[in-house]
Amino acid sequence: MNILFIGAGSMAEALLRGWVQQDVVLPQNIYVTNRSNKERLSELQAKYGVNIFSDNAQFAQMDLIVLAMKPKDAETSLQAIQQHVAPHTIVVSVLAGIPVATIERFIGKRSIARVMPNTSASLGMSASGIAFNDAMTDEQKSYCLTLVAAVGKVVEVTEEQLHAVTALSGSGPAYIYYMMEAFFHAGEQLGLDKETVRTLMTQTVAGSAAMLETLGEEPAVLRKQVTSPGGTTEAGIGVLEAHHVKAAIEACVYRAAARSEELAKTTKA
Ligand SMILES: NC(=O)C1=CN([C@@H]2O[C@H](COP(=O)(O)OP(=O)(O)OC[C@H]3O[C@@H](n4cnc5c(N)ncnc54)[C@H](OP(=O)(O)O)[C@@H]3O)[C@@H](O)[C@H]2O)C=CC1
Ligand SMILES: O=C(O)[C@@H]1CCC=N1
Repeated sequence: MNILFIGAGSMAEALLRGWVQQDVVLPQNIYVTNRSNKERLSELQAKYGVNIFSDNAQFAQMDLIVLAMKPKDAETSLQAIQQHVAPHTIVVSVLAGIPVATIERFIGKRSIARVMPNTSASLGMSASGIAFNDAMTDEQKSYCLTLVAAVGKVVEVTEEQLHAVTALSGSGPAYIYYMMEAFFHAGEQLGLDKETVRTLMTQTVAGSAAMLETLGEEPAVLRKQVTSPGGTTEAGIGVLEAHHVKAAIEACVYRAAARSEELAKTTKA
């Protein structure tokens, strides 16, 4: 299978790195192209051994195309490729918000999957959602699932549910890093050196995630096990409650989902 990435930014690199490192796709079967930054294409070629896509005639040999440009650039890009994409080519879009209907409007009814991965795909740790259009055969679905499962966990959802997936796990790493920025700063303010804080907090997040996954408990139950009456955790959580942090986090996710819906509306047929 030859796979072409249209868009060669951070998400394209996360996926192709995952596929190459997990031996799911050979680098010689991967092609990359973008709008104008040729240095970036050479960088990916040097790092992973992938090919730089050079000529529209090569579209005929592509079995699968990954749309990996920003949503705002999707229409221009789809317009540019619509005459060239072969009828047999599967299209996998990782674009936030852009509906299957918009993609079909440009390049016709064909097998299309929408995937919402996250950047942890580069370590094989993505949490991804996938939705298929009704042109997808079982064999094509199974191939797409294999690709996405190679870079982490994947759940099949409806296209409508992708807004929620985007707001939760697509954007999710940024929320965790945002909190880590505060933990790192606070740790240093309290007199620990940067590396010590990094060791403590990355393990704390990894350990908490592992507890949730392994024990299958509700987060509130695990939180209570940490919180001794009259102790340090209770004191700290009291500050979060006073600042309505839980409500702020929920509002953050709702706003991200609404933004995904806005992106969908801007390109609707
Ligand atoms: N980053 C993330 O965490 C996630 C991102 N996504 C989705 O992935 C997509 C890409 O995001 P990300 O990798 O962060 O974006 P980047 O900005 O890192 O990369 C965008 C890429 O698209 C290329 N591009 C822009 N216009 C065109 C065009 N007309 N034709 C071909 N290529 C074009 C750019 O090329 P050039 O540099 O030459 O302009 C660049 O290589 C987005 O749609 C986003 O919604 C999904 C899940 C997570
Ligand atoms: O911020 C964005 O729009 C993309 C989609 C999910 C993560 N990054």
